[in-house]
Amino acid sequence: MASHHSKVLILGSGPAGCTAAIYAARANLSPILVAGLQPGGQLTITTDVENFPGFAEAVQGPWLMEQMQAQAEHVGTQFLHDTIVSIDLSKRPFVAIGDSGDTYSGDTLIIATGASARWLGIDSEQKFQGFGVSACATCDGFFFRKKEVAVVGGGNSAVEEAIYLAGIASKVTLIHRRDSLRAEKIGQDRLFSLPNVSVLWDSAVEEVLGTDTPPGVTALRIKNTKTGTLSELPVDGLFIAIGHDPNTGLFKGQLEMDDEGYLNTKPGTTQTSIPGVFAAGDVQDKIFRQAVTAAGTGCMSALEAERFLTHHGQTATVAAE
Ligand SMILES: Cc1cc2nc3c(=O)[nH]c(=O)nc-3n(C[C@H](O)[C@H](O)[C@H](O)COP(=O)(O)OP(=O)(O)OC[C@H]3O[C@@H](n4cnc5c(N)ncnc54)[C@H](O)[C@@H]3O)c2cc1C
Repeated sequence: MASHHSKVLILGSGPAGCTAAIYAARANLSPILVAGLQPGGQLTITTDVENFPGFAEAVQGPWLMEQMQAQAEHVGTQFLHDTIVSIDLSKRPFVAIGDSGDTYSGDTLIIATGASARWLGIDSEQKFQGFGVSACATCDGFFFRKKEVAVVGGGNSAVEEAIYLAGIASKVTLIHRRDSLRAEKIGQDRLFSLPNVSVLWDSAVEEVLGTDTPPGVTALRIKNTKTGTLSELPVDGLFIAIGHDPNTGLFKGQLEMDDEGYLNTKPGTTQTSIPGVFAAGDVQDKIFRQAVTAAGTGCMSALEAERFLTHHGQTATVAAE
């Protein structure tokens, strides 16, 4: 089993981790980045990305992430393919153990393990991911201008996604398993006032139907959760809005989190509750959840790690501030 040590240890290879790596490497800190089970992060499961600045034409999510990784490696990041299974943040250097049995230690730690969108878990949903099925209206809504879409969910995020999509799509159908929404009343009122929104109550998506070649999604097979009756709803797109899970299980009991498990950071910084441990990207952001905001906080975390090392040195144990 190998041991790896670096001044800046980065967990996660999405836009936050890659950007942190680019900045740390260019500050001569020779970062090590552990990529995790999803090298490249969430953007590798989408197709067109049209809102990451710098590209006049849409780029493909997996391609964008390959470029970020190549850029980080080019300036001096060591990318390692492993997944962290345990971590000790009680003293510096922080020590993590990988699934491979390798040990990774860091004088500072940047956590960029992201969040995972919850999916319904049906095969056809996976088949059409990026081809009409999405978990992000802000990201993909634009591709459904003047088209008909459905949103699955009953909480605040489902209502927000449906309202957002109603401004773009010609028709939005919100599909919910029960006969009332969990979302706040004010959001519900706004939603129900929109002329191009309707709600399918007591309904669940049983299958996503479509074509192997474009256009992709063409309809949904819907099951009534009370009567079991099946019906078909013609749509061009399906947005799953049943929540996200931040990838923070490793840090439970060690770092402060909110009640949904997102890491707490000091406002305006990426500092967590332990000095020298920083958090960037979706793992600490349940509001914006965008590649560009993840990259932005990734940049902040590397600059803060660099400053921390300047003030606290590389391996001495530091008392909590
Ligand atoms: C379908 C879809 C389409 C999207 N489209 C867009 C878009 O068009 N534009 C846009 O701006 N945003 C889009 N987003 C949102 C965007 O992908 C995220 O906001 C962004 O990827 C968050 O970056 P991140 O670096 O914080 O985390 P993530 O991208 O979630 O990456 C997390 C990383 O952490 C790693 N990891 C997790 N656990 C461990 C562990 N234990 N050990 C080591 N590594 C670990 C994973 O392997 C992964 O590499 C989309 C999201 C989805 C789901």
